[in-house]
Amino acid sequence: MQEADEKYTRLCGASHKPKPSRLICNYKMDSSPFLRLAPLKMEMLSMDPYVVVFHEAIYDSEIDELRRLCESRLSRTEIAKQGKNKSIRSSSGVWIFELDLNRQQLELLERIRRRVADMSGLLIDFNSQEVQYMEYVFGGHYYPHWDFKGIPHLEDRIATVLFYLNDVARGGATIFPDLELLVQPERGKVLHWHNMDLGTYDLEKRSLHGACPVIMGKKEVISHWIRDWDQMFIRPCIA
Ligand SMILES: O=C(O)CCC(=O)C(=O)O
Ligand SMILES: [Fe+2]
Repeated sequence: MQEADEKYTRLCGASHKPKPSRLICNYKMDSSPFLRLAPLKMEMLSMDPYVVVFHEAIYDSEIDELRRLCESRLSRTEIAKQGKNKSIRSSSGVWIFELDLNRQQLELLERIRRRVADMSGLLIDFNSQEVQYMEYVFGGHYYPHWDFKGIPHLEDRIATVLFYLNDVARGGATIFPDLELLVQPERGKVLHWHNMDLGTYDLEKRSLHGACPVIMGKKEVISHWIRDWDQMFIRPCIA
């Protein structure tokens, strides 16, 4: 973990320039009939492990609605301690499905659920999705961690879909220390990656990731975690 800490500091440092991906940019239109009419702009950042970015994947009106819903209900997200009292995470957040949602808000979340399914090609049950709105202000950060928690019975987070709701003036990038990847937040951009090795259904160690401290402005995101359980009927048999 110490090595990851050093990489975190280096990647988040002002001198780090992300490498051009040299992979592909294309229109994703294969995972649902709807995408044939409205393809998503996809940029591949890493094939193995799978990390991609979608551009302009959430509308301004949807962002405004989500903000209205969550902004006044934020509370400080749990801060775990690491080593010498160093906080792993400093941000505020709210679990969206713990809120009282009206019909219009449920429809918006259903629309987002469908888009997450289209982007990931994975199955998502409306009732089992975990969706958290988070806000980081000056100094807000999240040290490198895995979203996969080692929970038995197929309950784990197979993949993550992170929506960036605003541009951040300085800092706040999401980084993957083992992949030397840095993704800058941008309003409407969505970052998606796999937390599990889809061959062994175990932790994909290189999915370790974190959020650099916000230096200027604030950062608003929505994390959407996809459960292994929901893939039961599409996952290949393990011999
Ligand atoms: O805010 C970010 O860039 C990363 C968030 C994250 O890793 C998480 O919510 O699990
Ligand atoms: Fe995470």
